[in-house]
Amino acid sequence: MKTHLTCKWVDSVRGIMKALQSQQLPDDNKTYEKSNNEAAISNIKGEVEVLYDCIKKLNVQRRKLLNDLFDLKGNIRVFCRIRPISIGNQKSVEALDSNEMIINLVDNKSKIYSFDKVFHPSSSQGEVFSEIEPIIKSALDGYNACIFAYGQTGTGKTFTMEGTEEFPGVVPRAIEALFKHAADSNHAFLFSFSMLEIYMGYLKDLLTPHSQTTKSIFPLPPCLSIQTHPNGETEIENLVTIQVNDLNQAMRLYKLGCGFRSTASTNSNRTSSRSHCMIRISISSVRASKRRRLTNKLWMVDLGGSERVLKTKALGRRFEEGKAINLSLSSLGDVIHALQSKKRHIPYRNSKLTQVLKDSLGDDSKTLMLVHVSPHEEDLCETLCTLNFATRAKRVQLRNEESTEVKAEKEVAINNLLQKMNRIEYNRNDVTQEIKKLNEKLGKLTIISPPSLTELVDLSDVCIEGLGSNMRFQKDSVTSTPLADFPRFMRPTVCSRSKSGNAGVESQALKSRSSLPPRKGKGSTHCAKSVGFPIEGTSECYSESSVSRTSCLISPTTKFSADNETEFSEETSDSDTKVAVFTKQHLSERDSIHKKFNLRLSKKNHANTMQRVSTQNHSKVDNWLQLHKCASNINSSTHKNKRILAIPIPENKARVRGRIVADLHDETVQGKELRTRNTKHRDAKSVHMENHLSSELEEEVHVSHAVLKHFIAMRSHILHVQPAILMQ
Ligand SMILES: Nc1ncnc2c1ncn2[C@@H]1O[C@H](COP(=O)(O)OP(=O)(O)OP(=O)(O)O)[C@@H](O)[C@H]1O
Repeated sequence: MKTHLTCKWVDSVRGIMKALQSQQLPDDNKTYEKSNNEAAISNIKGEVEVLYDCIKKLNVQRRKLLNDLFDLKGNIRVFCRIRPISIGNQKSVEALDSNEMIINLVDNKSKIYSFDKVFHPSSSQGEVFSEIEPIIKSALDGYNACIFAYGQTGTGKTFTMEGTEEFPGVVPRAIEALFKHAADSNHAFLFSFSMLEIYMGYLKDLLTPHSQTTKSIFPLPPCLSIQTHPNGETEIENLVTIQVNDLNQAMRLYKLGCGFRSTASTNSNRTSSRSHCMIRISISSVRASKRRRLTNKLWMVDLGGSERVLKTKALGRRFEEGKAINLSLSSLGDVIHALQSKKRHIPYRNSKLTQVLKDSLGDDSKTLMLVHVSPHEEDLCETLCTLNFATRAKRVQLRNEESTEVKAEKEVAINNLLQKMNRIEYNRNDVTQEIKKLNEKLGKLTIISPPSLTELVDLSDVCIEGLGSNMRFQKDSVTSTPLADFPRFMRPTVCSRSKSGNAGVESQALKSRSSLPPRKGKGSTHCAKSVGFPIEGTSECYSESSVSRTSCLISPTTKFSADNETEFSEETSDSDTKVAVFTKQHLSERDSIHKKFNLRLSKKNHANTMQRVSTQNHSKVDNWLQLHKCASNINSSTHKNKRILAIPIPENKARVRGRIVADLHDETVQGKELRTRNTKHRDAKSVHMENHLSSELEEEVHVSHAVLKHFIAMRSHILHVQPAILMQ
């Protein structure tokens, strides 16, 4: 708007209007016509205003009814989806009707379970979503909401949440619904998208690149840490949050995130999710006087599959992953059970999963658990375990535990509410259509009397103000946690900040490494840091060193076979130090890429970089995705699970260092590129410079050797070369 509403534009539009007016109306009729139009316009404007008021009232009523409905049905709702069975298999579970399912036990015994909704094996993705949609509307009303997919591995959780191209799941449909309802609403909404996974108790941002594809232009993403804001809201420090303006943008980010998920093949599922995948949509409303909150969250979580180790026969990494998933699922069950039983203590702190969701699981939030079961007879034990979980999550009781009268009364009340809501929705649609028609009329009338310049300027102000407030929202919801806002005792310690990569450059890489002692005896810890430091003796070269340490549930002695590989970043090694040294040229190349995509990389703080990126309001999604594309296109020297070692080469001193680099990186593309580049630039001027700087070169060699020693000492196998060869 700002770009278009220039004085020149306004003048040209006015010119056109004037020309049209003089063509259409004879001079003596002009004044009469004009005053007539003005009266009609103000009439229509008045009508539109009344209709908007009407919509507002209807919205308030709808919101209240929806809330009453949730109160009646319960803020924690449990649905059950039975996955299709392969032909010829015995069924142990069957849907009786839309609320009940029967499970056939041994000796011809059976049990009937009631749920808020039961989806039989042939239920479509659309049918499932239509039951979930009210929760999406609640999220737009300002309530925090969580949708979980729970169940035994291979029962279709990912199918329900993610779906396929042909049968899109809950997440794409929910995003679509959010944008659709937001467009229908008379409020302006802002949506921000984040995606993370919890893998063996470790939080991983799914929108920042995987180290395997990171190559040289992305710094290692900083650790995510869970913080509690003084207002009680949970924040995940360093999590990338990107504003999305339409379905397409959100879907592109979602697909990007899905590509980074940790998956592996197991006995039960060829593409088993080995983590909890969490999608967060933050919703802000610009003028949200009637909303529950100014900014709220909608979480959609594809939980890792519960599994019985005896059945899956998992070993090594798979076993540990299963154990971590089961532990956190059990913590989630405890939390939901405690909430349901109105216990005073809610054990949120027992797992990362419940810590992250702390402010979105509770009385003031809407929770939906989609329990998945397999009808296969051989899965009977797991199905019973799943049903036990559901029973704890909500009083999903055996039939007859709730008296028939109570049930019938509830049903009547629910139906009444649903009918009222439908009526309101119907009226709302009518009013919206009416407004649309009036606006069209208004459009036609105003074309004859063009707005004055001052009116236009006012309009542009409104737009800019809106944009300004958007940005303010963006800042509120996106930028890093302002630590000054926290009472001192709540601020992270220097140590924890340094673990999350925010400590800056005060410490050198080695120091940093030594400041991360192995945490023996602790369950699952993971930390990483990325620091930049000048290389001794040179002023223009910087090294970026990332120190990551995992001491997860895996014992260091555990041996993993090749088929044990989970598609996960290399940070899962027990302890790893990664160093990349950049040339000035290399850095400037990288910087130019960052500049190109609006990324301002600060050596001091990588964490802030991510957030600064996310606060850029314009085409951030494009920038972000483009950067990813770029990252994967750059053919760097990274080996799988290894990081680049590119020795810095100042312009004029390239040759000597280049030789060292070449020796080190014989196989690497970067090495090759450097050599090619150096040969090309070996003109008379550079030869002269070489002679002139021979003494400095010696010094450089010395420095390079120092650097090499440093690397060798840390991890000689980074380059797949024996330390002795490196020393040579
Ligand atoms: N309702 C369904 N209709 C069609 N196919 C389904 C359905 N449910 C599951 N499947 C298929 O079953 C297979 C396993 O499903 P999926 O990967 O979603 O299971 P999961 O519960 O997410 O497993 P895990 O916990 O191991 O990740 C997939 O090939 C999926 O397409």
